[in-house]
Amino acid sequence: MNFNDKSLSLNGPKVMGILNVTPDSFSDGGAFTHIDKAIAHTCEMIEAGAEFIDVGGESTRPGAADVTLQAELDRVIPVIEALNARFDTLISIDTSKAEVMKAGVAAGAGLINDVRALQESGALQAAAQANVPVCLMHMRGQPRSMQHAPHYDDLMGDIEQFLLTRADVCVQAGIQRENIIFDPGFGFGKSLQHNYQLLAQLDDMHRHGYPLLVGMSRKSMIGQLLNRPVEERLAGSVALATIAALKGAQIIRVHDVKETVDAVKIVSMLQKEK
Ligand SMILES: Cn1c(SCC(=O)Nc2ccccc2)nc2c(=O)[nH]c(N)nc21
Repeated sequence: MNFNDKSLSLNGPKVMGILNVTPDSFSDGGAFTHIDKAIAHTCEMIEAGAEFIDVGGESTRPGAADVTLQAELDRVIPVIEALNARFDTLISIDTSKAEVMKAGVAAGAGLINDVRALQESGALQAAAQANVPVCLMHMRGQPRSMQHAPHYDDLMGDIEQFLLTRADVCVQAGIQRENIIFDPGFGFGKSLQHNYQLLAQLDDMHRHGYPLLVGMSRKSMIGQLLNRPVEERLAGSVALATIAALKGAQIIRVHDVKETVDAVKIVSMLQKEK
């Protein structure tokens, strides 16, 4: 798998650090610009062992408002340029907009992370032209409405069918099959029970031959179960990352890089001893 000339083997679980550049994530209005903060936070995550940095400018929290193209470009592109100039670590651009994918890859992003699996207008063509790996994620509905009583007749079947169909559409659009990564989309149109059924059966998703990326860090599947606010979900997040690594997920998307890297190293050691 080639990430914009930085090749990386997905042989063991890798940690993807989350870099939120949505305005509310820099709302303290302090002395430093949001770019300085982004660079400092990224430096911290890389030193802690992150092998990917996911840069996103659109909050996809349930009920979040849409962000305009220009607003998203203005937030993420300068950050990607600054990170690309300073670090060798793979940058993923977390976006659903074709223009942001193009500009993000031109600015140095080596992976496209699209929670809408390239369904927005022009996204397939943009990803094909960019010729970098792309993560296709399953979402039921749209962030505004996806958590209103989601229902599945066959949770895993629906998710796998969706991803397999998107993968075929991608290949028809000229995307190389070996550049496709699957992600079941924890928390995107799933109830608490759905999220744990999905985690329980995560191993089954390997049968299609695509690397798996998962993101459960600090999500409501922790908060609803443990009754913890977002800032008290570290133990839950590390537990879920450990389980995902044990189940063979190749990329784990997290906020708390240092703690997750330690947990993943323990899983790697265990799996070596099998
Ligand atoms: C961009 N993005 C997101 S944002 C949602 C989020 O972190 N919510 C959240 C964060 C913190 C607390 C509560 C909720 N989740 C995924 C994922 O699971 N997979 C992939 N590939 N990309 C993703």
